[in-house]
Amino acid sequence: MTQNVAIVGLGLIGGSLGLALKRSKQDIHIIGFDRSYATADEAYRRGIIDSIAPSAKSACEKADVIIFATPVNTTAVLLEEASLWDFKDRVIISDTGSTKKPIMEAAKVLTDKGLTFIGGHPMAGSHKSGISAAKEHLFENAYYILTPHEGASSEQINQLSNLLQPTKGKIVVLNADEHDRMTAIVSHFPHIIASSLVGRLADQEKQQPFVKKLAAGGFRDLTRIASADPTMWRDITMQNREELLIQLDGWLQEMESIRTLIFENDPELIFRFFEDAKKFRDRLPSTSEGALQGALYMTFDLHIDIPDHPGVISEITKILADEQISITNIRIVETRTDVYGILVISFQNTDDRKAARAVLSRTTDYSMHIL
Ligand SMILES: NC(=O)C1=CN([C@@H]2O[C@H](COP(=O)(O)OP(=O)(O)OC[C@H]3O[C@@H](n4cnc5c(N)ncnc54)[C@H](O)[C@@H]3O)[C@@H](O)[C@H]2O)C=CC1
Ligand SMILES: O=C(O)C(=O)Cc1ccc(O)cc1
Repeated sequence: MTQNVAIVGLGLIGGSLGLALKRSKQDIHIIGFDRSYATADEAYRRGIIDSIAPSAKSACEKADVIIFATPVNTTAVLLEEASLWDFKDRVIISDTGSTKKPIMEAAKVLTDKGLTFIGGHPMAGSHKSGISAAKEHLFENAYYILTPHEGASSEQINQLSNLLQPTKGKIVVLNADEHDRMTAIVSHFPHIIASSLVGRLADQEKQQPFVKKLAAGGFRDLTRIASADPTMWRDITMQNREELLIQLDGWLQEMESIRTLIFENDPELIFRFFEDAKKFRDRLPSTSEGALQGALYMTFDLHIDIPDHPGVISEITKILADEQISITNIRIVETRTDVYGILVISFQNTDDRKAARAVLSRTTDYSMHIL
């Protein structure tokens, strides 16, 4: 029997979810709604959805499964409005929001009426937003967290998990409190730090106009996420305010002890500060071949040591194109000597990266690394 799935909000996450569900073996009809008609139209033209609904209400009333993929404050408002909608009896309602406690709270208007709400958060994404950035493989190898309302049965949780299988995400069930505490640590607070580092640069650029040009390498890596959508991050910050304040207090204490460390200038203690961080960082689950995506950032990079002569990049891209291996990004990160540089090629998933490594080892002498 055809399962009607409604996706409300067809941006990066709703669009990527639609693309992933399209490869499902189940018989699925995706009804999409976005407040921007141009976005819904693009989703339809790209085959991400099967039909466009005239309103969120109309999409949801026809659906067996509903996924809200709107910014979290909007999702809370829509859930409130949805208390007046006429749902199918056995509907499962979910979302993709980066926060869970306030969403579960907002969903109470529905669960109090006996409807099933299972919060969702695919923990992969990008600093890019909008349907144009949507990718079928976005959630592959990433955690996909579910926070079921206590009234949800294991059968309903399984039904949603089965539907989400084509995302190739790893489904994990957590409670909303745990979810919001952990995402504050690894995602929401780091985001605030990234934006504040950019703010510090912007402030000091007035006195040091050249400094912007020096902001390469580490600074760019550390602050990439500050280019993300401000509406989305405003909503997350407002909704996870309590956990963020706890993180901020801890950080202020940490900064105080770092201040003492620098003031006292003891080489051994300074060394230990960096050494402890390095040891812990190096032990974080890596994105290397086959391993589950442990951190939030989805990159499947292959680092290739290449000689610095014209034509090398086109030689490599040609080899990959001949094998029909798609690349998502290509850059030179560093020139270590004047003879070698490091070319970093990003792929959509581990399989493509594995295939690229295999073909390049057969056809070139360049050494390759996965960090
Ligand atoms: N961007 C990311 O990396 C990740 C985002 N999320 C969460 O997923 C949700 C969606 O995020 P993105 O897709 O990145 O945002 P986005 O900005 O790419 O897409 C949001 C879409 O919702 C639409 N929209 C806004 N208000 C609406 C309304 N009232 N009715 C219907 N459509 C409406 C917008 O037009 C837009 O197309 C957010 O809750 C976010 O916290 C979760 C994981 C990763
Ligand atoms: O840009 C990145 O890599 C991210 O940090 C993506 C991201 C943003 C929000 C989430 O809730 C989950 C993942």
